[in-house]
Amino acid sequence: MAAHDPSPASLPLDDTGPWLVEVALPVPLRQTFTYKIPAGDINPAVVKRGLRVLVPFRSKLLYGITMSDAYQSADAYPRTRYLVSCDTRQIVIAEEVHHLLDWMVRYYRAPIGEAVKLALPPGVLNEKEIQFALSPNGKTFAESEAGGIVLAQLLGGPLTRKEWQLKAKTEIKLEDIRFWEDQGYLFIQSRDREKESIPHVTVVVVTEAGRAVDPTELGRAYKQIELLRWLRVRETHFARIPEIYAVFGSASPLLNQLEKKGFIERKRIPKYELLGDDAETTADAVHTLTEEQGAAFEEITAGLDLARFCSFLLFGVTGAGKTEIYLRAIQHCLENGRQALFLVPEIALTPLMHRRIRDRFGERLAILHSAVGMSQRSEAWANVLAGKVDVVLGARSGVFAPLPRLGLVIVDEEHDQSYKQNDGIRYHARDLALVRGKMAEAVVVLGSATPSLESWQNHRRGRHHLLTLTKRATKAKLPEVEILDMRGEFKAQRKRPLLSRRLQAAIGETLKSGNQVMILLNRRGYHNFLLCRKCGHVEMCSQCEVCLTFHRTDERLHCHYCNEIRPVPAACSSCAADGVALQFFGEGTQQIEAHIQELFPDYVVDRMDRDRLSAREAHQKILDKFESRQTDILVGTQMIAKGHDFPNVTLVGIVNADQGLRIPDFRSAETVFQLLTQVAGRSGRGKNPGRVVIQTYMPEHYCIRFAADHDFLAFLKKELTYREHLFYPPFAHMINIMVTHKDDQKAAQAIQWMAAQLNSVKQRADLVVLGPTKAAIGRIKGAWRYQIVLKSGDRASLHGFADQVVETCVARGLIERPAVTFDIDPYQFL
Ligand SMILES: Nc1ncnc2c1ncn2[C@@H]1O[C@H](COP(=O)(O)OP(=O)(O)OP(=O)(O)O)[C@@H](O)[C@H]1O
Ligand SMILES: [Zn+2]
Repeated sequence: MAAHDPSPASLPLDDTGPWLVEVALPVPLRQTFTYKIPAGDINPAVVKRGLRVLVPFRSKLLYGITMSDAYQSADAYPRTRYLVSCDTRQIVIAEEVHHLLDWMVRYYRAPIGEAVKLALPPGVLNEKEIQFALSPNGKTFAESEAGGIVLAQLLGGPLTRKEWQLKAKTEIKLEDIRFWEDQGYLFIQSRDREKESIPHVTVVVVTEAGRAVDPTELGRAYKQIELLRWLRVRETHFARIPEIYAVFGSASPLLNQLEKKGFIERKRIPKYELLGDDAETTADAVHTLTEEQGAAFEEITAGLDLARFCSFLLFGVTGAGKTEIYLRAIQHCLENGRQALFLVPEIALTPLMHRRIRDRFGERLAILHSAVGMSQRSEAWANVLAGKVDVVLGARSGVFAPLPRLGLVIVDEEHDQSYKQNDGIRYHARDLALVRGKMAEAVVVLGSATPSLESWQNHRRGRHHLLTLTKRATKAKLPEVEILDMRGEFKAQRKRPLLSRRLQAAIGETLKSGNQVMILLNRRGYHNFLLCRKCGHVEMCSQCEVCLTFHRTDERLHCHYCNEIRPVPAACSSCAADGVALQFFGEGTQQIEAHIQELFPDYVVDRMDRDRLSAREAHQKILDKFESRQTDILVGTQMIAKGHDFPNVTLVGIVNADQGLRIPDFRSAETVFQLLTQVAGRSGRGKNPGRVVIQTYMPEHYCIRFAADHDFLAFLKKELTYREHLFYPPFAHMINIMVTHKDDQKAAQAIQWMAAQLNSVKQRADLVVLGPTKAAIGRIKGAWRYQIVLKSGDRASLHGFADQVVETCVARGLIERPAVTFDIDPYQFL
């Protein structure tokens, strides 16, 4: 080790104590951990905030992220352990992301290590993937006499520590690992265990040079010129090999020659990127903006040119052409030399949008997409980190993308509840987007046809500028909506029908006229529950307090919370009455699909819901087939409502529209209104006018009536009145404190103690304490669940009290910290 050459930049080792660094580890604790830097081996001057390190933690090795630069301190805890290694090649968490994480950790009371994980490419902190490999030097050494038996085990290939110990039949000490690493014998690497499960295809791409070259320079190589020209006029600048063969016959020599000249290259790309490229592309012409679009765009550009934080609420009816505004705003932002972040609720559900934005920004775009393989995601992240891209398209966690010159953040469908994370750190990506925008002095655009009440209220308080689009961009009209009272239908048909006669007829007419149909039923499965008609018992999950749903696909009962799967019992599990007494009730998407297929045997019916998520590309395939009109009727849950633009859909049917209204949640009317408006908005976007049939047992409910009238403002007015009156968000701030524990008693005790404490201070604190109650779903995955919901007009004091109560409860040993979850600004109360 004496050979270590201290570089001039290395900091002096004086007697003010050892060099230390703070590290965040992926453990559910709210602290960072201090480690010593082996200063003889790792130059403290290069240990900066945001690097990946490998450290010993308890009996394991863990990857973590440095949360500070190296510092010296004389009063380090004497048993502070040393870092094993530090990857100084690249800062993996950029400075601007640190600021956002700091804010998030404070606001959501989150463990820093878990927060850090959100901001990293997948697998970076995954300890299971750590393996040790010999360097060429190490190989020579291990083969030599001096190498010793332990190191020799690695001659057969890289091993994890566990595997290595097993082979060497001895414990391998961390000091030894560090020593070998320092000697340059050992690499620590991550084992990419994921197989390349994404199908890839080879495409031919025109290179920069190929785009720039004047084809006449190719002289008399007419065929080459022709092929190059053909590729260049294609929007995407690439083509698949079979397509080229189809046009040019045996093209192989041509391709080779062009490749040699550097005008084209062959590239493997994931197949999903081709989506519909083989089909005649719905050529995404750059439209001339409508008057309303133009006005909105001008205001946004004015904001961008000021290069200061400001936020817009872009409220535009379904089909108003919000996407076109986003794309132009991004363009403008890039022209100003800054970067843009584009958030959508779920990328897998919007392949079309995905394609449009890729066509526009090509290589400058990175897609942080959870539905693609890990290695691709890591590659996308790496490109962002390396500053190779200027536009990032991502879902929720895209808000953490490292973009140092961020100038614009777009949150599309800002009302969508999938922006709120409902486990782990319960952050809201829209809210973080605003925080991030503020930190970066960027413009934030929140867009929706049905803005959330929170955002609307923020506009009313002067925080967001409102931009309104009242008309569809294509001049298409909003669809005619008909509310169908199912109570009458019940009487007439003498049973509880799935589809009204009216909707059936409408489907028939639509199909006959050559158009497409979407049917929404926001519940998956076949039947909702299995009831014993003798004793009234409903078949429940053994781990959760929810009833099991029957799935036709495997003829079994499923729990939608923990995925327990059970065969259908032969007799009632409560009273043992035989199977005849057992009857299925309620309907789900599987049943509607089967029913419609039966009614319209000559047409193709497809279904999209969570159950079909298993195959990664399934959603895109389903949407693809629907877009290319291989499918006539698409049945699905709320997934089919999201932002799709299928011009041939002229009928949308909504089955059981009032279903969501029976959920005990103060937002249920808002959620249902949004869902109905969004799904209705899929109808009649093209040349032919659209219609919508809403089947409901609650036809006079205001949220259904206003949705049918496309009247967001009327809905808003009414809903805001209720919220204000009942003191709910956006007028009150909320926290949901939940205690979950395998031991029912323990959980109940802790929550009661907390409630008592809160009640004793509530006068002073303008605090409303709801509960304690057992959660509506009292047990999930075997853990009992109790909650207190707190409301207050004053956010700071609300958060302060909640903290205090929980901390003292933990300090008194009533419960351990991990058993308590804080849901700040909660969206789920079940
Ligand atoms: N200026 C324009 N002229 C003509 N067509 C346009 C124009 N702008 C957008 N469009 C077209 O209008 C259709 C709807 O646009 P888009 O999907 O962006 O709507 P949206 O506002 O996002 O709607 P939703 O809220 O329903 O998702 C698209 O097919 C788009 O190509
Ligand atoms: Zn369950």
